[in-house]
Amino acid sequence: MRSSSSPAAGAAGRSPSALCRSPSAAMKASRRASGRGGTTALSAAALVLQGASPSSGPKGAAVAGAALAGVGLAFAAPEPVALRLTVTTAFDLAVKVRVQGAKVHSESSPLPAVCACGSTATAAYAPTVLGPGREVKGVLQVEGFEPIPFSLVHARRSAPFVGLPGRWRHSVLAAPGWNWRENEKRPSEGKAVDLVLTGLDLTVDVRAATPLELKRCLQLQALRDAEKGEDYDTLHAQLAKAKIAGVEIEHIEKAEDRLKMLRKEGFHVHVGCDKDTLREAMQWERVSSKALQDTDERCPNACCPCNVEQNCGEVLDVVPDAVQGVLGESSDRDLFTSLVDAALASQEGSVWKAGGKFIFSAFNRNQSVTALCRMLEGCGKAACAKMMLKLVKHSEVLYGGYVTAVQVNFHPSGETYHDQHRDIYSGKQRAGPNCTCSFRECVGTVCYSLGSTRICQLDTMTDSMSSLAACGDRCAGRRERRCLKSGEAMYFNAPWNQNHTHGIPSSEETTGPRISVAFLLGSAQAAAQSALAAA
Ligand SMILES: O=C(O)CCC(=O)C(=O)O
Ligand SMILES: [Fe+2]
Repeated sequence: MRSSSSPAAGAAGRSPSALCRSPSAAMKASRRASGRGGTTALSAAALVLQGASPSSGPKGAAVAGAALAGVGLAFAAPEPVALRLTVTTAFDLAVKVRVQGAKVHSESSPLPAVCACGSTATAAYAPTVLGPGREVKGVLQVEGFEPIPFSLVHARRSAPFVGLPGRWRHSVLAAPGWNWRENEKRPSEGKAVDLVLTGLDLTVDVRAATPLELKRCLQLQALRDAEKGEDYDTLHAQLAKAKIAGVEIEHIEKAEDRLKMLRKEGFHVHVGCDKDTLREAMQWERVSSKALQDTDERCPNACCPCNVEQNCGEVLDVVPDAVQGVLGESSDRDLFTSLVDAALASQEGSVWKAGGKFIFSAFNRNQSVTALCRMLEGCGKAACAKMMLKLVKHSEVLYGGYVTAVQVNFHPSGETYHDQHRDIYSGKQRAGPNCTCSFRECVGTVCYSLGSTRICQLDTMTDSMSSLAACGDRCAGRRERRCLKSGEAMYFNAPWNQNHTHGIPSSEETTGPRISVAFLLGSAQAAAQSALAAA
C-alpha cells in the first residue's frame, strides 16, 4: 500500500477518469476513438460509461467492461495515466520533457514547441510498463534553466521527487551570465520555475524572479565559478557572500569542501605572509621614521571646485601621537610588536594578501572587533586585545559612531601598497568582487599608523558619487600627499569619503614595516542592526 502522504498517493492512474475527468470527456474520447476506426464495442462502452459517475473511476470501467463482456462484446481497457504535466508561464519559452517509462497518452498531445506567455499547457503520459515497481522518471528542460529531474516511483524502495531527491516542491532560478570577476553591473532580471509534484500531477510555473531570488541566483553563479579555480581568497569571499545571499545549503557545503581541499594544499598561505617572512620583515628595529615631504598638487584652474580646501560638510583630520595619547608613551611600538607577535602566534593563513598589502584578521576573515579580539585572546594576546578595545572606545567617543569593522593592514616593506579607494560606507557602493564588507551605513573612518612613516595619497573625485563637479574636460583634480608617522590618527567623515579617494602608494625609498589599524565608524542605526544580528 502506498502511504497517503506521499505525492504518489492517489496515483492509481488506471481509470479513464484520471485523464478524462467527466463523463462528457469520456464521450468525446470515445467519439475520437471511433472517428479513428474505433469499434462498436468501444462506442457501447462509452455509452455505459456515460451513466457512471465521475467518481466511479476504475470500478465504473470494470463494471462497464464486465457488462460488455457479458453480452459477448470485445472490450478495450482504457489507457492508464502515469503522469500529468501542467505548465504555466509568464514568458514565451520552450519546455521540453524527456520521460522514461511513459509515453504521450493516446488521448493527449505533447507540450507545444513553445509555451506562450500567459498560457497553460498540459500533457498526459501513459506508462509503457505496467505493474508494481515501475518508475516513470524524466528530465524537464525549461529554456534557460538547468535540466530538472523528477521521478514518480511506484515502488516502496524509493520515493518520488522533483528537482532533488526527497523534494515534492522545488524552485529553480535562472539569470543571464554575470561578469562578477570584473565587478560588472548585475543583470536586473531573472526567472524562476516553481515545481510541485502531487500524485500524478507535476505542475510547472515559470515566473519572474524576485529581487532576492535574483541576488541568490547570481551569487550562486559566482560561487560555482570560484569553485572551479584554485584561488582560495576568491572562493572564501564568494562563499561568505553566498551565505549572506541565502544560497542553498547543498551548494554552500560543496564550496566548503572545496575550500577545505585548497587549504589542505596550502593555497591559503600567500607568498610574503608565511610566518618566517613576517618574522623577518616585521621587526620594530627595521622601522624607518624619516619625515617625508607633504605635497599638494592643485588643478591648474584656480576656480576649480577640487581646489576648495574644505567642501561643505567634509572633515579630514590628522592627529599626531594619537595612539600615545590614548595608550601611553611608546605604545605605538607596543601595539605594533604585540600585533606582530599575535600574527606569528595565530593560525597560518590569518595574515592574507589583499591587493598590494596584507591583512591580519580572524582566520575566517571576519573583521568585526569581537572576532579580532577573540582571536587575539585565543592566541594568548589578551593585552593586545585590551589595547585595541581602548582605541575603539576612544575613537567612538571622539568621532561619534560605533566601530562596525576593523582592518589591520600589514605593510612589511615600502613595496607594498594600498590602492586608491573609498571606504565602503553603504551597500550602494560597488566594492571589489571579493570584498565581503558588511555594508552597514557608516559615518566615518579613523586609521591609526604604527611603525614606518608612509605617504598617504588623497585625490579629489568628480564621478557620480562625488558632490564635486569637474571644472571642465581638462580638470586635473587635486592630489595631496601627506606623511603619516607612527602613532598618528587620520580621520575623515562620510562627505569627505564621498568626494575623495585615499591610498598608500608604494614607496620609492627603502622603507621599513608599517601596520595601520582602520576603524569603520557606523551610524547608531548600524550599531542597532549589529546588536540585533548578534542577539
Ligand atoms: O594604511 C592606511 O593608512 C590606510 C588604510 C585604509 O585606507 C583602509 O584600511 O581602508
Ligand atoms: Fe581606506
